[in-house]
Amino acid sequence: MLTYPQAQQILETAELIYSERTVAQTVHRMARDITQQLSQQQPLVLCVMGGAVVFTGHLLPQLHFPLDFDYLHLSRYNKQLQGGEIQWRVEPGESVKDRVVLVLDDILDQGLTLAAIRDKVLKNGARAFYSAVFAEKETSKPKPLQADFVGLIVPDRYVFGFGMDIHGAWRNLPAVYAVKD
Ligand SMILES: O=P(O)(O)OC[C@H]1O[C@H](OP(=O)(O)OP(=O)(O)O)[C@H](O)[C@@H]1O
Ligand code: HPA
Repeated sequence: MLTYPQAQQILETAELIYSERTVAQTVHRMARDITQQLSQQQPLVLCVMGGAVVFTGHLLPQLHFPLDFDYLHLSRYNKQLQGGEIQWRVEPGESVKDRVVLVLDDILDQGLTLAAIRDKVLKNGARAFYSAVFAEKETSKPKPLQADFVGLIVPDRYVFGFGMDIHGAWRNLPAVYAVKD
């Protein structure tokens, strides 16, 4: 865990890349697009814990149609800045069978996490798989999948805020920051 001064120093030296206002506008636009595409499908919406919790909390009250809600839990970064093996804590269960599933995540970086989720959801019998990511990182390497709904494009730097952590800290920030190069 970061100490209080370490967490403060990270924020003080970081660069604000998207303001709270832009974040709110982005979630609003995504809610509109998701509504257009899925409002007749009664989707099962799955929040990917823990990064997607803030995005989910802002998005769900803007989806004015019938849906069901549940969560998944897995981790690939484990509070580090580089990803490793995927560790599942809560896998998608039988509830996805025959459902249109919409997975919500905070960030699509290399795409390994979302690809692993898609594979499990489809293997467990979902009728259709959709994904919405609040942020997508511009990576040089091609990703194994594209999200159906994308919020903000972020540079190929470590970013945090609005659910995204840095060494476990600062998920609670209302805006998006990038670590200085
Ligand atoms: O596209 P990828 O390179 O696979 O990375 C994206 C994933 O990494 C983060 O999760 P993390 O493993 O940090 O767990 P967290 O949700 O608890 O932060 C983030 O929430 C995404 O789920
Ligand atoms: O840049 C990032 N920030 C926070 N969490 C992440 N998970 C993958 N990439 C990132």
